[in-house]
Amino acid sequence: MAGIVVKDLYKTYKGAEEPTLKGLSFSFREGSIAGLLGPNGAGKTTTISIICGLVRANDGQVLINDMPQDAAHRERIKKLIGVVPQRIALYPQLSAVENLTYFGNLYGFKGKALLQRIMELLEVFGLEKSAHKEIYKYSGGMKRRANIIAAILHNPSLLVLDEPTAGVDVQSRGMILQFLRDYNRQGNSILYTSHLLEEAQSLCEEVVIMDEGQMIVQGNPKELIQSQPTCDNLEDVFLHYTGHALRD
Ligand SMILES: Nc1ncnc2c1ncn2[C@@H]1O[C@H](COP(=O)(O)OP(=O)(O)OP(=O)(O)O)[C@@H](O)[C@H]1O
Repeated sequence: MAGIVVKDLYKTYKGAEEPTLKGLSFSFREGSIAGLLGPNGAGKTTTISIICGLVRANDGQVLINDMPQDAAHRERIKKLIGVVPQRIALYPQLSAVENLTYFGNLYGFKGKALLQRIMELLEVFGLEKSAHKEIYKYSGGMKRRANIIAAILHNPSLLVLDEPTAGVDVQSRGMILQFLRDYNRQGNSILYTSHLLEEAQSLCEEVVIMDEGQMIVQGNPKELIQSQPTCDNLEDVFLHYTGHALRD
């Protein structure tokens, strides 16, 4: 199946007593906006880190557009994925243009064409006036928008984002969500994690709710809500499946 297929993933971090992933399986079809949801510690970041090839699973398999993550497919998969990590991965002392030039070079882009792409994307994200300002002078929302640009310079057909809207102001959040919708409309797939269930309900065509390293339920948000007579929204569905116990 084109898209992302996660099969029976197991992961125990070195020194950890408990496994983080315990036979996790799910799939997202190509071209969708998909949400990976779950309480704190459910294993969302671990899962997307494995999907992006940043963390190695102990067992199980991930297929990206039918390709396994082996040496023969590594380069092709790297070109088609863009990763936006939770933490800002930019050099604070460098300007946005300097940072983005550095990341563009890593993908083999250079010169005028790269600068043009950088300036276009800075404009899309409302950062053109701060193009030459050092990142440490940016607000939290500006840093997050610049962080997304770093992940899409190579125009990936699968964009994976770890909580891209956490802790940003309403304006930045609106812009990021609009960008994700537009990027998806251009034919690209999006996988994102979030704790904001109202946001996920309105953005995602498919969601996976996971807990304690396993998939609990997967489906279209509307259909999941309709399938539970006591649920009015995705938050109700989330609580129905994951319970009210605190995760400390
Ligand atoms: N590098 C690591 N070394 C050891 N344990 C880790 C590491 N990364 C994550 N864990 C553990 O794995 C579990 C799942 O963490 P993970 O960050 O994947 O969950 P999450 O669903 O993304 O949580 P959150 O919503 O809080 O971001 C946690 O118990 C965490 O402490």
